[in-house]
Amino acid sequence: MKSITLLGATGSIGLQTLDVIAEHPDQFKLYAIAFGRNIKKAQEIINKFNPAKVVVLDETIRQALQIHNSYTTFLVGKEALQEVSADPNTDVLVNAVMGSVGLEATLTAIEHRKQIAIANKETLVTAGHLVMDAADKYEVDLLPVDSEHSAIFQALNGESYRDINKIVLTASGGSFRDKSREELLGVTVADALKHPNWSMGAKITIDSASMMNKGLEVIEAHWLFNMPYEKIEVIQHKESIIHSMVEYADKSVIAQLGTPDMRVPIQYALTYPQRLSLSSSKSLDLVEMGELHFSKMDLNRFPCLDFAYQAGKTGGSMPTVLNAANETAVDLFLHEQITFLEIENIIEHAMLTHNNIQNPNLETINAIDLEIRSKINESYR
Ligand SMILES: NC(=O)C1=CN([C@@H]2O[C@H](COP(=O)(O)OP(=O)(O)OC[C@H]3O[C@@H](n4cnc5c(N)ncnc54)[C@H](OP(=O)(O)O)[C@@H]3O)[C@@H](O)[C@H]2O)C=CC1
Ligand SMILES: CC(=O)[C@@H](O)[C@H](O)COP(=O)(O)O
Ligand SMILES: [Mn+2]
Repeated sequence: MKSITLLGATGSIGLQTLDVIAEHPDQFKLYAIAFGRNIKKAQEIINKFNPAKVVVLDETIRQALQIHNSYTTFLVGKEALQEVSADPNTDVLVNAVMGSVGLEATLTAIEHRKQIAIANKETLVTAGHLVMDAADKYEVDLLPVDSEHSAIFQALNGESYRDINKIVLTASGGSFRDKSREELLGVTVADALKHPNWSMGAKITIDSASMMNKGLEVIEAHWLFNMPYEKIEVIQHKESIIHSMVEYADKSVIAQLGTPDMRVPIQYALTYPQRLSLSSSKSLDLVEMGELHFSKMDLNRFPCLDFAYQAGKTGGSMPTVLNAANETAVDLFLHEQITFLEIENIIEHAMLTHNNIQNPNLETINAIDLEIRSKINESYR
């Protein structure tokens, strides 16, 4: 029986993780949760799963929750994310919060040698070198939840990294894949939130539309699989059936396929190296699908992908700038304070005006993250 601490329990990945836990009550027990502001959903989760620990952002949220048992303990504030991650009763940390706020929890879980299922890609983008150094030092595996990275992880099983020609990440193209850049001028938040294949949280759905999601995933793949950027390719695949693939030295390509269902990679990260049944997930029927489509990525159409390659290759503090600028710009767009195309302008400007710092430590990363967010918010809010 694995005891699970779930950060971001009320979100898209969080709720699907709870589906997996509920399907296998003999394998998993929900030990602790953390969430943000969705009190209604959190209350439902607490009523159903009775976690021993609940992390809340502040006292107001704690008071709004009704607990009818004597053993649930509340922890308050950002530091509590680290406290539950280090808790001796946590076997597995599922990090499914949105944004770089998840960084310290990941680092703490590594230092306490927890099994880590990582959905929170911003952690690896903003401080991949710190996370991977810590994972090496404490000999901890980071088990990817992101569908593409889970696919690569499965395709790499047991092979030597030396024998790999390249990793190929697939991109659906997002909600605006059939629009020209001119047609992007008038798009709305509601339009951007209509992803063709996946039902996900708002921020990642906007990232998919701008292609920044794939950019973040390129950096995530670089760190998780120790792969140079030159060996990471992105192609468009509009059905999201091939979740990603690896080409080996002999040109053999191993891909992982399946219907778009995040419960599959979530469960694999929880059960690795075993597999369990997942009755709620649908079988892939390729005959019914008939066709799969692929095309080349156009970096002029999707400049955010180009920005991410540039930030990744530059290294140092540039990926932190990319991530902080993107998180802030997407939030402004979601609040209808900027247009969709301004997301790109804000990121490009933040990168062009940044004096890069090599090998930044955690303090420097946090300071740069804060500075970038403040500057953008001062200009646009
Ligand atoms: N959704 C998906 O299919 C996929 C997501 N990912 C990655 O997984 C992560 C989560 O994505 P997704 O589930 O879509 O996002 P959601 O926006 O749906 O959920 C985010 C979760 O984080 C919580 N949260 C936000 N801020 C804090 C905070 N300061 N402290 C504690 N909890 C907080 C939210 O709480 P609340 O809602 O209560 O405010 C919510 O539970 C992201 O990094 C994303 O890129 C990767 C692959 C696929
Ligand atoms: C489900 C998942 O892993 C998302 O990151 C997904 O990849 C988004 O789709 P696109 O970024 O390919 O549109
Ligand atoms: Mn993905």
